Amino acid sequence: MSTPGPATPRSLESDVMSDADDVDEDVDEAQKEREAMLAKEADDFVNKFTLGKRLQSDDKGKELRRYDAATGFFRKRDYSQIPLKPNHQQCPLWIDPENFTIILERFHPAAQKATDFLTTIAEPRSRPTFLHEYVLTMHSLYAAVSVGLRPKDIIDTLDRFLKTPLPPAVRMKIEETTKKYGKVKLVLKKNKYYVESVDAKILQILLKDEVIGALRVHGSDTTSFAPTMGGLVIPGTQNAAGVHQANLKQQDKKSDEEQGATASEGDLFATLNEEEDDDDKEAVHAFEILDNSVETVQKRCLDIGFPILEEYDFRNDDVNPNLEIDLRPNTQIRPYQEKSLSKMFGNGRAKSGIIVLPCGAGKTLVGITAACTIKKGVIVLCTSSMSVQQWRQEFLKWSNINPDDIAIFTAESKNKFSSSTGIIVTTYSMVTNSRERSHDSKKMMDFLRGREWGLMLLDEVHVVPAEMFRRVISSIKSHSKLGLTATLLREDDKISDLNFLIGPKLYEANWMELSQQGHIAKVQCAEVWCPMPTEFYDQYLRADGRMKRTLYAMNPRKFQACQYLINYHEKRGDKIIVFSDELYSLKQYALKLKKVFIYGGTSQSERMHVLENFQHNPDVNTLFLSKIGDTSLDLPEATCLIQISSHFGSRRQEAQRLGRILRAKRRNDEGFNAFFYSLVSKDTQEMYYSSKRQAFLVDQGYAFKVITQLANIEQTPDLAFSTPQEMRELLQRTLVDNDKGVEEDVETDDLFGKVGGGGGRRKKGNGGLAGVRRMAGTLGELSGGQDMAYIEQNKAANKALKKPKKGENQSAFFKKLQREKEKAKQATRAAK
Ligand SMILES: Nc1ncnc2c1ncn2[C@@H]1O[C@H](COP(=O)(O)OP(=O)(O)OP(=O)(O)O)[C@@H](O)[C@H]1O
Repeated sequence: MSTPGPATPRSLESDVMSDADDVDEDVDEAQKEREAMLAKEADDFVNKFTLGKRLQSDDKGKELRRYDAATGFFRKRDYSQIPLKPNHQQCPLWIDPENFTIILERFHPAAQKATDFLTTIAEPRSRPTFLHEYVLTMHSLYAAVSVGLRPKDIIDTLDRFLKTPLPPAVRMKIEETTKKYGKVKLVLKKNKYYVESVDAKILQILLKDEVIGALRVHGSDTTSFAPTMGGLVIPGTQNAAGVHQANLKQQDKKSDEEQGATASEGDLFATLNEEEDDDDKEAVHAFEILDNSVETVQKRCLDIGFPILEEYDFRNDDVNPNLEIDLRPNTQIRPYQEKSLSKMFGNGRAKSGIIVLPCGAGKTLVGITAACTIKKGVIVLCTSSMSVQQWRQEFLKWSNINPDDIAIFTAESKNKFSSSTGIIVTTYSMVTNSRERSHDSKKMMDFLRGREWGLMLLDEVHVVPAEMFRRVISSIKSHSKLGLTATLLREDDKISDLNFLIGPKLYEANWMELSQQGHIAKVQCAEVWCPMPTEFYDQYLRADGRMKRTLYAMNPRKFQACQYLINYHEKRGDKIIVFSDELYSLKQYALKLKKVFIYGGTSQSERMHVLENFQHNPDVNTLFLSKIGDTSLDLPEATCLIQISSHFGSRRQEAQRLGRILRAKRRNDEGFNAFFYSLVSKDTQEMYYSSKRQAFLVDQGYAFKVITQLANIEQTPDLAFSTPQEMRELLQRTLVDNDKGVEEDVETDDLFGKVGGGGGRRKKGNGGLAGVRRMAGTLGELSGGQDMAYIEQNKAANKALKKPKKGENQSAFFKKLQREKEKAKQATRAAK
């Protein structure tokens, strides 16, 4: 009889074999039972640690050997069964074969070369300090092909950089995608849209498709010859688009050899611009589609596996007149601006798409350089009439455009350019406005609709509703579109619509790299944890959702932290913006600390006055702002930002707010840092929202330090709510004031139609319509008592500012705004 063996299926099996001769029925039964028990244990193990499905097998003993104690941590993403290459230590990349995610070891000696390669073939997802995450997408692979890489080059190089053999699924994805992508193009010819391809068979497939076939304009089929492409030099650079990347790679190859890394990609870029030498012209077949069917055709093509591309061969466009425009001779675009543009012009044509650069990194100059490269008619769409003016000024500043060739179309101005072609700068709302138009507006719209534009520049694409883009794109025809934005983030998932409407993301800058190079400010981010006094916390636990938010914003320890930080940074010479989405606390903080503030209800003249003081008055260094500061105000520069209450988990809002301090001029001072603080009430929902909000910035490489104790806070002069009695009073007042609901802020701006309270730079979803103000009576304003004292102080802080006499001491910016405002008033009076 054998003694029971160790609890593994393998030893159990050998025990059974060795005693085979003595087997009787009882023993057999016992063994079966034991086997069944072990099988169950195995099942449990698999289910517990690996989600089961993928790992179950009839031969459980065999399967189990593939899992170990760490399996559970990796769950579905356990690829430990993929063998490592013998030289894996010299390779910096890992790959997930199921979702095509690539992980780069940033600390690896070959990391820089791998980064250059990855930015060419993949999209960045997350770039913290040590590990970067990229993903292979259809668009990113096509972008790689369009700068001259062959699928084989991509596969071979990726294979060489990987620590494991290239998984077959990845190889297939690259081959399949690059085979189909870019084969079908959408082109605009003589104001008509054509679907074109060099492969007649593909066109046949499309024509047989029930959706696309029905949208074809009959009798419109054409065959022509594709013009050859030559090296294109982007103004402000010395290199032909794409070639710069090739040079980069050649340099890398050198350093590669020096470092002795095995992954040499010498042959990788040898094929760049190879097509230029090819004199054989290919026949291009095309059929026309209905104007209003562009989006449907694009969507359908994607569904049936032939993603459609928009490319403009502007250098061979003899139909549209050329625009006299070039960058001024002393203008030099920065390396990242050049990189982004080489993605757009990689193959000598203009690809439509979106360029993502952080605030203050110079998106305007990127747009202007694109216009100077294409040199055809340009239409620029902005979110407000203020930015229309700014865009025109920037065009005049950076390029040699004749001022008569750049006109603006706003409510106040409806000029056209004098030559046969030119630039029109306007707002989204001007071209999408469906209300009754004035005679001049109608004429202007006919003018815009009646021509083909070489380039459409779309500013701030992340805030404009997809529906608005649809209307713009269906009414104005342009050969290429370039969207500009700081963050391609939308909490509503509408961002994928932009792929159809504008084009794929062409380039996304690395924020950390830009700040290390001094193009944007270095920012220290911190989350300050503020414990809640017991009474506050008790109330918090009992309160409903809305009141909870008010309570964690009004937490007296948060108040003290805010006071402490303001003191500290004012002494340091910073300009501080304090953001609060919670209107009640915004007012209470500002009033108690005697600081100026702006919210939706602040009149336009008061806003201007406060902003001007914040910018120029050395005694006004702190400004409290409601969420209208995110979208509806063109804020002066600040160097410190404090958030006391923020809107749930919005990553975009967080990124946008950080953007406010990235422009800080002092960034070039030795060791200068800008500061971004989020004050969070401990053990409340706010902590969850806060970490959610930080996700985007963390992906950009920002590290949030957690501060649990502010040194010597108790020594702050006149520290607010420093006694338990004062804290209790604050709680009582907060409860009474908000007993009947809380006041919500009003947001106003240009995008959704009528401007309500104030001139806006940008606009956001709800609440903006016709300046409707949602208000659930504020008891604080009615009840008097202690609260009235604050109201008095409040008025004092904003009103204490010395009002300049008309025209006195005003910056050009405010003078311009003032002029605009007066013009608007006159226009309204005239209309009446
Ligand atoms: N290549 C360059 N050379 C010199 N200055 C530059 C260059 N590119 C941008 N700048 C300057 O950087 C500043 C920021 O540029 P810009 O206003 O275009 O940034 P932005 O990305 O549009 O910011 P925001 O998103 O906040 O509007 C401007 O003062 C601009 O003149």
